[in-house]
Amino acid sequence: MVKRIVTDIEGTTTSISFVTDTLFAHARASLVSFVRTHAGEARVVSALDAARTEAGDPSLSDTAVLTLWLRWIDEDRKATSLKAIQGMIWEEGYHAGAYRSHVYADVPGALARWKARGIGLAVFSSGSVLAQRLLFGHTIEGDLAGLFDGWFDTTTGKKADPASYARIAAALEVAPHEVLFLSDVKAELDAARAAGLLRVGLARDGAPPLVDHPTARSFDDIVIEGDSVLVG
Ligand SMILES: CSCCC(=O)C(=O)COP(=O)(O)O
Ligand SMILES: [Mg+2]
Repeated sequence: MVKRIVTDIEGTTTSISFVTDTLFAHARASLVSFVRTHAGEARVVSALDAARTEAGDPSLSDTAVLTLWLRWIDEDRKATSLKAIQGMIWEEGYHAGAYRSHVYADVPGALARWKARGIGLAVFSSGSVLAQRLLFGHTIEGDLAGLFDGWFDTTTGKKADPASYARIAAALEVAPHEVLFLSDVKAELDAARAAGLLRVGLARDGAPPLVDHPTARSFDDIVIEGDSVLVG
């Protein structure tokens, strides 16, 4: 029986182009001025320190960390410290009304239907929990954040590590085989399967089907009947 659905964001609920061309571009353009403006704040100091730890070099200056973060943005590195500072920058963007987040048209209806059936919904994204809440709170389809009961980012673990999915199932208080994970990335689906989760791959915008995993083009293609999950 499917009791929880955990969804990825980029490429699954939301287009890769929105994340790359709008969110990452805003973070890149605003990174230096944001960190200089908010330099004394504990959350910024903490992100800078976390970057030094991730880089394995505690002697890095703030300027060197900024250079590193800019490189990591260009490499699409899913570093927890970068994701933390990006979330803070996007908070300003959303609150200023600079953009609303993209979600595919099938997403709000499917989430609402699953929730109405008593299935708990959660997010697992490389984006920070703050960034996740902002994204679903400011979509082109309205505020969807209230549909979710759980939010997981890379502080839970890496998305390609099966242990992350075991931790998420435990946090959601269900067995791994009662969780359906949705993602556009094979390595994430492989890890979820290794941890015993059900999984469906999403091939959005004409992407090819995921190798080794049932693949849907839209949330509307996902049929949940008791213990089985089919792709229609
Ligand atoms: C939470 S919105 C930004 C998502 C993000 O920063 C990212 O790197 C996308 O990762 P995902 O795990 O959602 O594919
Ligand atoms: Mg993704």
